[in-house]
Amino acid sequence: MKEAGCDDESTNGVVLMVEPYSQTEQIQHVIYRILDANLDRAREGLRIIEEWCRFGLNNAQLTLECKHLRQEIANWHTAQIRAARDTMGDAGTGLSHPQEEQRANIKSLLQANFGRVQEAMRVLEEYGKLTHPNMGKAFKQMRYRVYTLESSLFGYQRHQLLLRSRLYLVTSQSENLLSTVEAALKGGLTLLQYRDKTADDTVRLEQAMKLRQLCHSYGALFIMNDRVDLALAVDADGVHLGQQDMPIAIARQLLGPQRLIGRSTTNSKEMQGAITDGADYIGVGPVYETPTKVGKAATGVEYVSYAAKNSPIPWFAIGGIDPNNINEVIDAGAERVAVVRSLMEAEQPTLVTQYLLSQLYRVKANP
Ligand SMILES: Cc1ncc(COP(=O)(O)OP(=O)(O)O)c(N)n1
Ligand SMILES: Cc1ncsc1CCOP(=O)(O)O
Ligand SMILES: [Mg+2]
Repeated sequence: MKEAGCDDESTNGVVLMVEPYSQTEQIQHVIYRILDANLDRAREGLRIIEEWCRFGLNNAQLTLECKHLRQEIANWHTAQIRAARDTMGDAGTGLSHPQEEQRANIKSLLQANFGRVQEAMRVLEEYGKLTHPNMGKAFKQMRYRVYTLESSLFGYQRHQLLLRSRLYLVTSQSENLLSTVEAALKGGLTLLQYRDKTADDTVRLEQAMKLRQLCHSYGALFIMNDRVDLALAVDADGVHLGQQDMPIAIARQLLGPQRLIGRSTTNSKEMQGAITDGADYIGVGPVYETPTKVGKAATGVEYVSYAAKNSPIPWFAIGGIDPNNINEVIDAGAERVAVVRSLMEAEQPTLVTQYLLSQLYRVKANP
C-alpha cells in the first residue's frame, strides 16, 4: 500500500496528503499476487513431472512438452506480476495438507502434481481474463495440453510395463483371490487379469476395485476380462477381449488410446485381425488342452512358433502352461506366458511366480 505522506522534491517542501491506492489499484494488486503464486505453482508442478519424463521414462518428447509449457508460463510471468509478491504477508505460506506430506508411489506423486498444475492453470485462466485480453485463452489451451500430457504419460508408462511383463496371471474364482494375487505380486508379477465368468456385477466390481488397488500398490498392471464397462468403472489399465467379445474398434472408442486392449487368437488369421484392429497384445492359444477352457481345441506349440516369427506386438502363450512344460513353450519361441491354474492353485504362488519368471528371463524379449 502507498502511504499518505510528503514528497519534498516535487512539491518544494509543501506538505501534500497523498491519496491511498484506489480500490481499483488494490484489487489489481491482489490479482497480480494471485497470478504470481499460480504461475510459480504451475511451473514447479511441471518441473516435477518433467524430471520423471526425463530421468524415469527417458522420453524426450514428453520432456520437451513439459519444457515448452514451462517456458510459455514463464513468458506470462512479467516483472509487474513478480513485483506484487509479498511472501511475508501471504497467509497461505506454510499451510500444507497432510496428503502433501506423503506420496505412496510415483503414480500418486505424478497425479498430485498434474492436479496442482491443472488447478493453477484454471486460476490463471480466470484471473488472467481480468488482466490481459489473451491470458484466459492462453491458459485454457495450456490446461488442455496438460490433460493430453497426463494421458500420454500414463499411457506410455502402461505400454512400457506391458513390454516388460513376461508373466501374466489370469484369475479364477477362489476364496483366496486377493491373497493369491498378492503372493504372485510379491514374486514379481507385473500383469494381472481379473476373470470371473459367473459372479454378479456387484461382486465383480468390488473384487475388481480391490485387485486394481492391490496391483497398483505393487506397480503392476490391472486388466479386466471381457467387460469394457467394468474396466472403465474401476479405472483398469485395460481389457482383454476374445473373438466373441466386443470388437476392438468399439472398445478403443470407449477406452481411448492410452488403455490397453488384449485379444485372444488361435490362428494366423485371428492374429492378423487383432493386429490390424489395433490390439496392444494378443493371447496365443490354448497351447495345450485345459479344463479352464473346456471344449476349446489346443493349437499346439506350432502356433507358438508361428507367433514368435510373425507377431510384431507383444504376445502371451496361454493354455495348460505350468512349471513342467514351460520350457517346451519357451523352446517353441515364447517369451511371455499367461497362466491360470499354475498360480491360482499353487500352494506357494510366490515361489511358482519366481520360478516361471526365472525361466522366462533366460530368453530375450522381442518386441
Ligand atoms: C491372455 C488371455 N488370452 C486369452 C484369453 C481368453 O479370452 P476369451 O477367448 O475371451 O475367453 P474368456 O477368458 O473370456 O473365457 C484370456 N482371457 N486372456
Ligand atoms: C482363458 C484361456 N484362454 C485360452 S486358454 C485359457 C485358460 C488357461 O488356463 P490354464 O492356465 O489353467 O490352463
Ligand atoms: Mg472373453
